[in-house]
Amino acid sequence: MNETLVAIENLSVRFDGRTVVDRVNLALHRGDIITIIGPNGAGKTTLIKAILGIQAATSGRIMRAKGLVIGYVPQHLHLESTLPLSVKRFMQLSGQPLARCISALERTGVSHLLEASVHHLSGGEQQRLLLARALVRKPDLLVLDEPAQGVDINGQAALYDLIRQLRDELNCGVIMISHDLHLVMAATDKVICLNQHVCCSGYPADISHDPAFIETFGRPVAESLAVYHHHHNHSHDLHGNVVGSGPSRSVTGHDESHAERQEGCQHEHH
Ligand SMILES: Nc1ncnc2c1ncn2[C@@H]1O[C@H](COP(=O)(O)OP(=O)(O)OP(=O)(O)O)[C@@H](O)[C@H]1O
Repeated sequence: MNETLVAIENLSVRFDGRTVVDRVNLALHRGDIITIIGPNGAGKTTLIKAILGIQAATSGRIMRAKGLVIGYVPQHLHLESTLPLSVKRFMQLSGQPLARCISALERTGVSHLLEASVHHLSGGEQQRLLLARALVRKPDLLVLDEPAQGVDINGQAALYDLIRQLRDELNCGVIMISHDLHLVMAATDKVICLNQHVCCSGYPADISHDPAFIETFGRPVAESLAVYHHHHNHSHDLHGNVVGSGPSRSVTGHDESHAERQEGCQHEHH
């Protein structure tokens, strides 16, 4: 099995007594591409901030490989709009040599914008710039919060393709959040459906027929995705609360060495 980059055990995060991440277990290995999906407010960003170490856990543990270099693409680029800032300067703020910055920009297809102002980039250009900045330190782990937002439909597929290529070139792990379910299903190794707790997880073709997935995203979405089903032991109301339970879910019969199965959902919910 590939090196474990991040291991999470029973991680919970609460804000003002409200649990937004509920006893999540997860292991991420070098070479993995894991995508977190789930409705708005499900705790996805909070979970990846905890992985990054910028959000404290209320309980549970996160272990990171020694010397782990993480490249992060945030959901939004927050910049002071009155501050003039070129793409070149923005990249150099990483502290890396210019040649390395340029090669990262070349790799994400935006080196022609070196002298452009970051304030005038299109949505897609901005995402590629953020990806270049995340790459410049040659990360062991890429953490991407909705990398394809603001990117047109053709560009989205190209961006996910690029992420896969980068995973191969850098031999890194990738964990990302996405709402682009069709692309996720096509471009991801493993999907985690989060709704505070892990509702279901597994290979894309597996989870789209999981009742918990259908509960979360609706049958039309699920039916337009891949083929498979396994059992799940509860359903959710509109707020994500558990409203019913049945027999324990069975996990899929795939190679456990490649996908760590989350038994989740066999615990209490909030
Ligand atoms: N620092 C904070 N203090 C208090 N509440 C917070 C904080 N950060 C996030 N939350 C709350 O935690 C919940 C989960 O937020 P989070 O951003 O993790 O959700 P998400 O799944 O990424 O949502 P989206 O898909 O809308 O981006 C939300 O209700 C949010 O308001």
